[in-house]
Amino acid sequence: MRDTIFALSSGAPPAGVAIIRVSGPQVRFVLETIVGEVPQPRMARLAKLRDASGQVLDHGLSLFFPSPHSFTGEDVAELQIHGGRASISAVLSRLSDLPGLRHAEAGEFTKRAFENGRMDLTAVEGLSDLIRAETEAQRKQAMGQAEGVLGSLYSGWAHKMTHARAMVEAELDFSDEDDIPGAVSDRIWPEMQALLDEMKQHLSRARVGEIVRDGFRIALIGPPNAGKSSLLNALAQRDVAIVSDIAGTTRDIVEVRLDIGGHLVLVQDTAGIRSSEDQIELEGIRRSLRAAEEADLVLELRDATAVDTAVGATAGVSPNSLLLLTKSDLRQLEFGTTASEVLSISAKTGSGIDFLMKEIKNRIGQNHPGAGEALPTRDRHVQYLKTCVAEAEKAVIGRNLPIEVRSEYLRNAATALGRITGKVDVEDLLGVIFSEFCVGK
Ligand SMILES: Nc1nc2c(ncn2[C@@H]2O[C@H](COP(=O)(O)OP(=O)(O)OP(=O)(O)O)[C@@H](O)[C@H]2O)c(=O)[nH]1
Ligand SMILES: [K+]
Ligand SMILES: [Mg+2]
Repeated sequence: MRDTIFALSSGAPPAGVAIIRVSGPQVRFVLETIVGEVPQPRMARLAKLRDASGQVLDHGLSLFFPSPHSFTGEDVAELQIHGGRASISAVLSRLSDLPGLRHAEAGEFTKRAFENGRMDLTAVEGLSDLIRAETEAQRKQAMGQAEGVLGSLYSGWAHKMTHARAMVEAELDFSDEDDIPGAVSDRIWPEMQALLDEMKQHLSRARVGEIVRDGFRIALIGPPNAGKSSLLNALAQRDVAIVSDIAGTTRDIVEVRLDIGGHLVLVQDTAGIRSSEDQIELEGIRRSLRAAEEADLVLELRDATAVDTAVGATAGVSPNSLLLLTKSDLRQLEFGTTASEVLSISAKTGSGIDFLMKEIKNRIGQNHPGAGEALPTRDRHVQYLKTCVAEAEKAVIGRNLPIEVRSEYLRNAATALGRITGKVDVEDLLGVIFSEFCVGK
């Protein structure tokens, strides 16, 4: 018989209420033994929890969710008790003394839900993201994924491809009979072409889903003393990084997580870029350049008091970057007509910071999912989607290939999708995904 598992599912004690969850074949026995009865399914019931000698451990509520209509798909009990450390540990140790019961591992409840077909892998990942969500955009995306929008999109696609294979293979079997030849193919392949286009479009938007989940990255880059750390502090509205008039103050990357308009934004302050002999500073500069490469938006800062003209300062600015002329309180430069993406700011007076924020919001907005748009959120999804698209493409364009071969390509494409949802063998992945969870989920 399978172990019955239990854990504290609510947050760290002390708290007003603690919820202990129990799942597995011994749940009815647990309720009878500790609470004295199995409550009506899904109805909260006042309960006295007792130890082995019949002494009352705590008063609370007990709930019973019979299999299969529970989070894990097994019999589940929830004990709502007082959220003090001693109350919780008394009840947990009472549970661990019962035969067949053991403490759950991290993510084990969710793992059982997956194994019992209650949720697919994308939903599991969505739930993990939801527990960690910090911003509105993250919450919405994670919620959709936890509810299965991504999983059903991928299952739907896999189903279409399997259906197409069945159709063309059936046509092959009956091709000797004098049906209208090619009728099925004439319909199926254009359908597969349309599906391929849809999948490509979806894949092209992957970065957007990842940005919502992992945050929009902004790197502050520029020569020493350009005012990068001062700007970071102004954006964060607190004293995060050390500011001084000594060139080379910042050596390592200083990162702050901001909620800008409901989006997670990671702003990275970096070491000033200049030629240096100092090994530590050189490593700092290498890190700055890497941060710039990986950023969704690079803010290139130039000290307005140290450049000749605004236009001269734009040299080497890339499309995903904005040029900021700093210390505008000391010197206001005239912008040349060619310098389109130049903003003038002062961290000291705050002038231009609002405008910069607006521009940042614009850039994030260009990387925002459409209403109801379900997007891949992890590298794992993207890798399998690429395989899927490549295989589906071979099937669609391979007009002169034997039907069996084209059908095999479609099968590979559907298999790649099955790996995302967990419908196809993903044993090696499971450990990684479930270990992201806290105990009790
Ligand atoms: N007047 C004025 N001074 C500023 C402004 N922003 C920064 N400074 C000054 O410029 C100097 C350098 O600022 P930092 O923010 O340390 O510059 P940084 O780019 O982080 O420098 P490194 O970390 O050394 O690369 C400090 O003395 C700041 O007080 C500004 O908007 N106006
Ligand atoms: K400095
Ligand atoms: Mg600095």
